[in-house]
Amino acid sequence: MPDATLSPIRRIAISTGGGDAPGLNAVIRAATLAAHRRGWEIIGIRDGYDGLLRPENYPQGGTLTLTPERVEGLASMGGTLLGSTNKGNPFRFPVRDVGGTLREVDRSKQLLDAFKRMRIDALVAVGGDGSLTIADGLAEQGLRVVGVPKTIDNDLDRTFTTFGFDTAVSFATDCIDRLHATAASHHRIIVVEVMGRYAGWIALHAGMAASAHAILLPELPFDIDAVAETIAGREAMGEAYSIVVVAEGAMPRDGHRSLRAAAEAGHAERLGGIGEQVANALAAATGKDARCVVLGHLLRGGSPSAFDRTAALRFGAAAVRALADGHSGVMVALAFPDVNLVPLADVAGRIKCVRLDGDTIQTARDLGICLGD
Ligand SMILES: Nc1ncnc2c1ncn2[C@@H]1O[C@H](COP(=O)(O)OP(=O)(O)O)[C@@H](O)[C@H]1O
Ligand SMILES: O=P(O)(O)OC[C@H]1O[C@](O)(COP(=O)(O)O)[C@@H](O)[C@@H]1O
Ligand SMILES: [Mg+2]
Repeated sequence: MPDATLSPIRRIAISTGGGDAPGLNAVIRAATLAAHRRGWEIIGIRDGYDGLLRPENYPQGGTLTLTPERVEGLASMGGTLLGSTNKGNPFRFPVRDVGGTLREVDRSKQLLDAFKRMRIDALVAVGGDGSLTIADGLAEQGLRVVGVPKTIDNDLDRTFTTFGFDTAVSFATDCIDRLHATAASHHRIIVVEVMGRYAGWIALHAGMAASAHAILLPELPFDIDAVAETIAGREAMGEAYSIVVVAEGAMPRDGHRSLRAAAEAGHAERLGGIGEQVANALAAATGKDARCVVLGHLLRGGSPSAFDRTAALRFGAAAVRALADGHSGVMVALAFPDVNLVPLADVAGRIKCVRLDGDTIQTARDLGICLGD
């Protein structure tokens, strides 16, 4: 419920946190223009909240005044004008003690003090599950906050989708389309590893759109023999090549996620390497030549698709409207055909995984795609 007793807003801040996603700049543009229309000032915080929590790193200032001129032409640009971080959760801020060990301290109070000092009346927090959990915590401590969902992984709950996902899937689809020709020419297996830490939406959608022969998801631990059988079956039909799409968080039935770096104070575990493992295992099982292509951070780059731009612009403007209407502790969400508001508490700490009984999975099966089970 909006709070009618709140003091009027004069100045708001916007921050972008977590991994960057195409569309972040469009959110910044729309929020800036919508704030200016209401006569509000808007400042951007650099690198999540680092601009306020690590001022020593910003001799030029940890914030940026946003004006209509400053956000001109921003909607089509990838990345984020403000910078981002996935290493500085203010509730679990990494600090190195004298012995050199990293530990986590709660610096949320310092952040709220900085907001007060800068006369910031409200915050638009743009980010994924981690950033929105932080935003929920700040709202609980009394800050007026509206969250904006971003993720290329599409793993946020309570919104039909987020911006970033469509651009990532379109790019992955284009790459896999291209790999068919070279795989067919050399009668090879090509394994394509895509991002998708705990949710396999990118692998599933791009794999289906680009007619992959097998798709391996974090949600469905795989049996490598089932994939090898699919490849052998294709071979028997005269199809001497196969394309396998693997989400970075996929794991064998009897194994575990492939870690590049374990989690430590201040940041989450880093995944990667499963594509190479799958390629090696399939080469051994089938006797065929296999190659692995890792799309990785390429999926985050580039200009946002028209869908992502529109979603991001709608989210940025809706976040400012929500603040103007007295809302706080909510996230803007896509509920076709509208943008609506959902409690941040319903989103915080939750992940939207691929539903194994959902129609997209069933469609993949009906198309004859092997899901590794
Ligand atoms: N605004 C921020 N400032 C500092 N650190 C942040 C911020 N937002 C997120 N983080 C850190 O990054 C992690 C990942 O954030 P998240 O928003 O889930 O992005 P992603 O899903 O792209 O990794 C969080 O768990 C948190 O530790
Ligand atoms: O930039 P980093 O730290 O390597 O992050 C990589 C991670 O980002 C992700 O793409 C998540 O990003 P999103 O929050 O935008 O979905 C994961 O799939 C991947 O593990
Ligand atoms: Mg996340």
